[in-house]
Amino acid sequence: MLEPPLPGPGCALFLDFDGTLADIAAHPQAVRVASSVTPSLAALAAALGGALAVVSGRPIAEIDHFLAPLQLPAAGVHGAERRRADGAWQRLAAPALDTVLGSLQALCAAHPGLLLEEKSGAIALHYRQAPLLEGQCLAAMTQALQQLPDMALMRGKQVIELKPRAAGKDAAVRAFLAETPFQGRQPWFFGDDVTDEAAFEAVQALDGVAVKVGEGITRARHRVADPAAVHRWMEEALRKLAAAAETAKPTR
Ligand SMILES: O=P(O)(O)OC[C@H]1O[C@H](O[C@H]2O[C@H](CO)[C@@H](O)[C@H](O)[C@H]2O)[C@H](O)[C@@H](O)[C@@H]1O
Repeated sequence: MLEPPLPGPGCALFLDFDGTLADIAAHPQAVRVASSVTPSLAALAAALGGALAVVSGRPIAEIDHFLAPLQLPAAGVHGAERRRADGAWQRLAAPALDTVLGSLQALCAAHPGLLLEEKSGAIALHYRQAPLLEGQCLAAMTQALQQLPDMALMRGKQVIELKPRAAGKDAAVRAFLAETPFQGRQPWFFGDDVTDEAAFEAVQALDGVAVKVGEGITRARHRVADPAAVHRWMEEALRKLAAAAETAKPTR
């Protein structure tokens, strides 16, 4: 699989968060973002005319927390919520999850290694600290799904999630691409997880560039090793975009 090329000024850049911008950590709140990342993102966004968005399974509020003080266009909860480049928000109606929360909370109370993450309209059951309970978690979430017909089950990195069926990172990318300043640009998507595969397919169908971060089977045609390699690519992309801007300046 190929190393990704560097982008031109006509690129629209979409970046996943966990496992792409930040290394996977033991706990969702234990994530650390390298100090160079936020300034690089801000500079890249400026060089691309604002056409840079974070597309994550996390709520946008958490992305803002980790990248503070930067607030980028973003899609959160796998696309169930979206903050456009003009600052306007779009949210899918949040399904009521009360009917299933009790049994999932009881499962986590019985097994302290499990972690239930309640998002607006979605739930993630983490078993990173109790990998032997994967089967039990899958059974519990499959049972919960039967009571939530508008939800879909999604596997991630040592997590099983229930998210609105209508939400997807592919749909979020297409929605950004219909708007200024993303419209008319070539889409690029970097992601590390199976939850990013639909977005990989979406950008490649539009003659864009999909980059898988890390190991694993993927439909993406490009790959980098880890978030540190993504950070290095961002720095090189910035240098190339700055040189292109310099060349494009009118001579006196
Ligand atoms: O779409 P992403 O930005 O990649 O978010 C996917 C999920 O990431 C988080 O969970 C994962 O990362 C945690 C921190 O590294 C890790 O502890 C966990 O095992 C991973 O599954 C987040 O907690 C989820 O809400 C996101 O959906």
